[in-house]
Amino acid sequence: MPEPLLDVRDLRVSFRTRQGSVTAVDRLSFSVAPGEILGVVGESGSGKSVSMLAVLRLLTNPNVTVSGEVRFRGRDLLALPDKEMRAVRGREIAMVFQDPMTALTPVYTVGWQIAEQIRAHDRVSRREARARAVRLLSDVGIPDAASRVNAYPHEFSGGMRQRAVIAMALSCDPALLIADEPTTALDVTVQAQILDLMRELNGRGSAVVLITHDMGVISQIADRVLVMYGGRAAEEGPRRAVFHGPRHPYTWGLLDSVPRVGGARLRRLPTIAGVPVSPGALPPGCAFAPRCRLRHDRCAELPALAAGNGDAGHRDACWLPPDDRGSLRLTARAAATERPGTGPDMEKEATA
Ligand SMILES: Nc1ncnc2c1ncn2[C@@H]1O[C@H](COP(=O)(O)OP(=O)(O)OP(=O)(O)O)[C@@H](O)[C@H]1O
Repeated sequence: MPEPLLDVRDLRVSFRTRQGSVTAVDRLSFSVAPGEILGVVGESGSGKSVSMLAVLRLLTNPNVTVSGEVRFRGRDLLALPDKEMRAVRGREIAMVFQDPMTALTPVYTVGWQIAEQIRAHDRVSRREARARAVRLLSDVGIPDAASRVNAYPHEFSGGMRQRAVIAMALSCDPALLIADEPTTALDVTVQAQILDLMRELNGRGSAVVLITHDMGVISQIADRVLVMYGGRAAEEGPRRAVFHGPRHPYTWGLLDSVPRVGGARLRRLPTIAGVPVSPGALPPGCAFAPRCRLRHDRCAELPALAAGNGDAGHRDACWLPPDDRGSLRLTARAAATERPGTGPDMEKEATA
């Protein structure tokens, strides 16, 4: 196994709120190998963004507490002086967010902003930086880059702005790119083009952490998958293993609710019953238990993320017997298709 590029151990993020302390990320451990694409998936509120913002030390809210260890190229980022951390961000780790305007300033031209980014980590003349900005804009597919370099962000479409942000990320040749829902705000064709750019960046050697709620995106691009629920890892493993032999009932639900192309007719898709858990109201054991059709007594205890059947690279946090998961999945799917929109809690409420 190569030394991981990023190794996160026991990450915990809590917010002090008026209602008390809320743990948004709990005991989260994962790693990213050099050149790998890790897809992080989970419903809204599962802690995907907060965990990556914590890794980047971008949670500046005074009410937030972050603990654990974040090793990047051997250094613990959580213990790094601010100045060194700023150098890591932008030089070694680049970021792309859902809204490109979080990275672009409306009052400067796109080209100027890319050139400044280049000059922040490379001692080159303004002329050289500008020439590189034009090349980068052209690399990310901006037509007529030599003149578009003088445009302001508002003169770009949403897709073009996201390309410009990716051009900025490319400018520093980052070892790691963290992309948080980079395609969510874009239409489908542009989404595919942005994913291609991510692949291209990855082809140049950058590892990528791609946050999404879309299993379809993960299936196209990720080498490994981290499934998050209630601020914790529910399952983690190579893409093929997770897609072909998913182990956690939450992952089953995510996969079963993805529409498939083909098939003789459209069948009704099962959905995950119930609503996502809120971090302020986590049950004591497995956070998914209230929505799980296969919940049993043991689920009142918190399951650890573990390799159930000896494959150390594929782990899940569930008490169900590892060898029975295939048949249990069929049982859960049949129940969800027969009575979509019902879950254990709702059934109980209905009969109460
Ligand atoms: N400043 C804050 N104060 C209190 N709770 C917060 C704060 N910021 C985030 N949270 C909580 O942390 C939880 C995780 O949020 P996060 O944005 O990481 O989820 P996510 O999985 O990225 O969802 P989405 O796909 O909607 O972005 C949420 O329930 C959110 O309410």
